[in-house]
Amino acid sequence: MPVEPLSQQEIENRIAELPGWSADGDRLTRSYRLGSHFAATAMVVHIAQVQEELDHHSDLTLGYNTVSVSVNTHSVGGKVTELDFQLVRRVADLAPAHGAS
Ligand SMILES: C[C@H](O)[C@H](O)[C@H]1CNC2=NC(N)=NC(=O)C2=N1
Repeated sequence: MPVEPLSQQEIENRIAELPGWSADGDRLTRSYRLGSHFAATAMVVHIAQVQEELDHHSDLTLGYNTVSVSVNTHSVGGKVTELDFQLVRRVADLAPAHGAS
């Protein structure tokens, strides 16, 4: 079944259940702070593994002790879909193990 863009209302309802995440235009975004640059690098690799598993990929920015995640669905012209929320949920679940906040 092809994935459909979510309505603005659906996006707002669902993002409200994900502390720290924002619906920024047609993207779901969050920046994390970590205890070291190496810890941030490890989190990027972990997210990359999940993205391969899901076959859904965010834009990841590795900074100094920071990781920024920004995602939408390319195949529907860069809108937010259920696939983006699935990835965001997985990132939110793995973040505590990396000491990310
Ligand atoms: C062929 C492959 O399944 C597609 O190109 C996937 C890969 N990862 C993707 N990631 C994102 N964010 N959007 C997509 O539409 C997408 N499509």
